[in-house]
Amino acid sequence: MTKQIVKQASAKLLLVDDERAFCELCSLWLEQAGYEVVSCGDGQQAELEFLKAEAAGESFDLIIHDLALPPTFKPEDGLAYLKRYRSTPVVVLTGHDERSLALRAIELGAEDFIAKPVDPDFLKVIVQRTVEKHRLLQQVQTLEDELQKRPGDELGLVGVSQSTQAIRELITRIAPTQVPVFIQGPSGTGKEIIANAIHALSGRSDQAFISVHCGAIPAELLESELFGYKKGAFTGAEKDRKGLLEMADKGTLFLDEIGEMPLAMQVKLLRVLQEGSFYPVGSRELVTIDVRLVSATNRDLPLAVQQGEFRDDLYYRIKGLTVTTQRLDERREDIPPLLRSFLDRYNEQHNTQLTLSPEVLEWFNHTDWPGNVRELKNTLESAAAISLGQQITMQELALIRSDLIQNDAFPASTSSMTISPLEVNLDKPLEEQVSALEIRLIQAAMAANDNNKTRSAQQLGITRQGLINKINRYGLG
Ligand SMILES: Nc1ncnc2c1ncn2[C@@H]1O[C@H](COP(=O)(O)OP(=O)(O)OP(=O)(O)O)[C@@H](O)[C@H]1O
Repeated sequence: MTKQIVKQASAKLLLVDDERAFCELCSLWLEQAGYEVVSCGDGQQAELEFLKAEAAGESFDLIIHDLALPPTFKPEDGLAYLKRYRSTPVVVLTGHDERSLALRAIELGAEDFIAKPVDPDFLKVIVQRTVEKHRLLQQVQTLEDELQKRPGDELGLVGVSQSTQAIRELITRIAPTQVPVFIQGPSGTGKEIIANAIHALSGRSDQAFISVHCGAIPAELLESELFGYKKGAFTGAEKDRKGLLEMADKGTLFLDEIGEMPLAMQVKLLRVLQEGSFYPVGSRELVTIDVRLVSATNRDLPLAVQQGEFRDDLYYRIKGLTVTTQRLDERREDIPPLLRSFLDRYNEQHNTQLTLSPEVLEWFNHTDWPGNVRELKNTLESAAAISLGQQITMQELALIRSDLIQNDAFPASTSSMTISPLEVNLDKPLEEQVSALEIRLIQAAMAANDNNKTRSAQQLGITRQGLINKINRYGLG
């Protein structure tokens, strides 16, 4: 059965060859098959065309690239061009006796090769097959991205660990209800983000979200801050002032660090929560409020209750539904996507295009983070702020982390990178541990192969596309 060449009216090709007559002939053949062809005679011009198209949002579907190009006509120089085209597929043109050159090009990421002199039918088949394959891969990638998108992703809670995914799921379920939510977990693990997300996904999202840092307000001011006051209630009360509780009416009241609330204040808060009303300081007018309560603490509140430092009746009132966040060390697979997300945000805000060197990525993955995500984020942002080049390297980290110099904790070069022994943890689900190991193996392979995906994939025994899918899924790109 003969295979018909399907017209690909919308596919746009970039043809790079210094022989003008050859370009004209190939363009003619390809245009007859329905392709749009832009041709140019050297690598620099080709790169310019490529960037111009990208800037206009009309990127090429395929690049057909000769390797012996002016000014040097050295195939090694032609090979160097290949990596500039990122994810656009490239088919290289080679001479008949240049098999090893063709293989080298494929190792460097080229999709295929065509030997000169070019047969028009062969050219059309290769072009059609590569364009179709690339489009299919793009569709698969889009579908995978869609599948991986979960409700709550847009709420800023980044992470792929089972624990983060479970929290996202829980948030989307409890947000629309009126149940009080109690968030417990170590400092810097995203409790405030979770509180914000619950408000944003609730029916109260167009009303106020009032956040009260119970530990930050001095005990003697907490009452007037929460309940508000009447003019003349105490020295300095020069006019009536609404309290935070009243400001949160119809919206969400977030009591952060509730474990730090003084006992006397706990009694008063409990009364408000039970009755839904209170008197501002010095006032006889009852104020009625309707608030959704979300509270958070990094203390062990049941223990504080046992020790008489926190009222049990208030604890049971605020407890409602409990969300527990984990230390970052217990969910290390969240580190790469968190880094990606913070770096993207940093680049966007500062109009930069910083990347992380493989050693830096490895270091972030293996360092202890007692301050959890907050510490990780601050470290990354500080390193980014002082970096002089396009890449954050161990040099920047050594400037902001004195422990690195003392402990000689970072590898001298990528080649010295090793994978530390696998810790077997029977308390964690298999899937989570397999993901963590996969991430480490991918990072080690990429570091050992100068970030070359083809060679890394070969070393790992998977296809290049399989590797790209995993890199995207884990946010390692
Ligand atoms: N899963 C996450 N995704 C994105 N950013 C996060 C995540 N977890 C924490 N962060 C970031 O880390 C920093 C600390 O987060 P947050 O203030 O929510 O922590 P917390 O648990 O409320 O800390 P504390 O108990 O000290 O108040 C913030 O900048 C926040 O944006």
